[in-house]
Amino acid sequence: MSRAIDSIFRSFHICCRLSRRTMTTRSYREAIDTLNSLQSNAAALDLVRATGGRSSAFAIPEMIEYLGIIGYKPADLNALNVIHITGTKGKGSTSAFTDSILREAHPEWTIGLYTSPHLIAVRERIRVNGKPLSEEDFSRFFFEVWDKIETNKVRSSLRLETTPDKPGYFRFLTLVAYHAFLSLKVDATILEVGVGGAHDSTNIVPRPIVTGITALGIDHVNVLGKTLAEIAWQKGGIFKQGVPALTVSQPPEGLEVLKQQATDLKASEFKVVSSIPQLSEIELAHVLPGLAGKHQQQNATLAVHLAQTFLRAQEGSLSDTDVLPPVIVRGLEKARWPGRCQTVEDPVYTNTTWYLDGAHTLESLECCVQWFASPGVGLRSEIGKPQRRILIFNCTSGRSGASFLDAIHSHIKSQLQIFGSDETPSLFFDHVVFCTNVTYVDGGFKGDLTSLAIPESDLTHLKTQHQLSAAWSELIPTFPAENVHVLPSIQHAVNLIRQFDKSDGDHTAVLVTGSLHLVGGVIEVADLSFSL
Ligand SMILES: Nc1ncnc2c1ncn2[C@@H]1O[C@H](COP(=O)(O)OP(=O)(O)OP(=O)(O)O)[C@@H](O)[C@H]1O
Repeated sequence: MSRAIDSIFRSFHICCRLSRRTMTTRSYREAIDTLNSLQSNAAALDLVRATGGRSSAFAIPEMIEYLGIIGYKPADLNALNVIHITGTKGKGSTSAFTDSILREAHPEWTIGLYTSPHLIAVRERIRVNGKPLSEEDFSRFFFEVWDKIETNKVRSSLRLETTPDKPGYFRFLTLVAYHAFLSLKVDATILEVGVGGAHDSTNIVPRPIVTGITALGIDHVNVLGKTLAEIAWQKGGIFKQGVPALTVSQPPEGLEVLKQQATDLKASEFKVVSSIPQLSEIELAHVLPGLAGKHQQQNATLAVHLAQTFLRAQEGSLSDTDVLPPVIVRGLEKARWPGRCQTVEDPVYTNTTWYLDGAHTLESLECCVQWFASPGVGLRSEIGKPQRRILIFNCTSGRSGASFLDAIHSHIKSQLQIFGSDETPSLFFDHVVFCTNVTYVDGGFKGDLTSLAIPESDLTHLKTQHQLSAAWSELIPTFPAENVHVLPSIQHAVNLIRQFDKSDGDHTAVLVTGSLHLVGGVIEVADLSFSL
């Protein structure tokens, strides 16, 4: 008997030791698997749709409740000194510019940057002084938040019955970011909204230092509304009492609503920024090598104003009429935002140049084509002449692929006209490839992605990809059918490009667009991560 008790005790101690060990050494992989077990972003957005927007009303109270569970009050977040940024397009780039300017202005500061989505690894979303959290730090902060939420199952009635017990993917990461930045006592935080603004998990900071809204456009219509005015209302929901509200030139119906939101929410000022004092458009174009594309001028302009407003509020040392400090120019020059209008020379297959842009709305596809189909980039010209052009495309979240392809084609026509090219627009691309976002030939996924993000019908039947192929053939009936490729994975697509590279000495320009996950997958499979 006593031996039996002894053995039970021994096993009990071993279990305790093991569980203590798992507690302390939980890995990044475990953090990612745990994170991926949460409600996906797509499912969270579906819930908003399914409840006709009713769940949105609970979003902020629920988020505040979770914040309480992990040990913070909303007022604690004021210590993060937040620059809060939303918009339909350019949020990420504007955040990257702002971060870079502040780092130049104050190299001694600790600066947090929270953005989404990621290209390769989730921890890219939470950066400190420009660098993603290390795997170790990420898992530590992750499990500190996780354990508190796991052990506190009490939930208030401020929720729908259909809301899962734990925060979903984006909410959870936002909590981890808050916790990481507060623990690291950052001096400034650039906080990019996930979707919309009013009901977004980032919108619980009572008093940011400044708020900014980038270009408005039509996206996430099922969640944010179908008109620009409705979307603008959601975005303007990040304005706060006593806090400056900045934006860029917008279509009148969007601008009116933003102005009204600034008044209703008692912002201290509402300013539309269109230029940088003392820096002409031409000069600005010269200081933007890090982020290509004309649209980046607008993002850079907003970023400069956000940074100046922030610095003025923090140290009262700058004013709008100050000569543009060289630190700001350096900040703009050094800013990097991979996967957006980014050119990468393949380091091994030297006849291939990759043009990576995760554009996934009509407006951003226009910017993407304006960038790609221009001399010196993907347009045939005296300099840097591609002999072959290939489009790799996929689109997700039910976004209308046919209209995207139509937009690409019509912007190419306009670009060729603008540059007086005699090329035939319908033959601009020599090949088009439609592939899923599955990373590898064997059906596996790159580090932090899961199959959850991909519709079952695409995994089994390549449904979207066949639809895209049909849409392309309908759009350009003369396009050679044998040059339209429907492929099950990104690796299949990369392998195809490599066959071209090896088959003749011709230079190939590959435009990868339509989905940021697709771009991330190409960076992973083609081994371009040096460019991140
Ligand atoms: N000011 C802008 N106007 C129109 N399109 C833009 C603008 N800025 C960026 N884009 C386009 O949007 C793409 C994504 O840029 P960025 O990451 O800065 O925006 P975002 O708002 O964070 O978008 P996402 O929702 O894709 O993360 C770019 O590659 C570019 O094609």
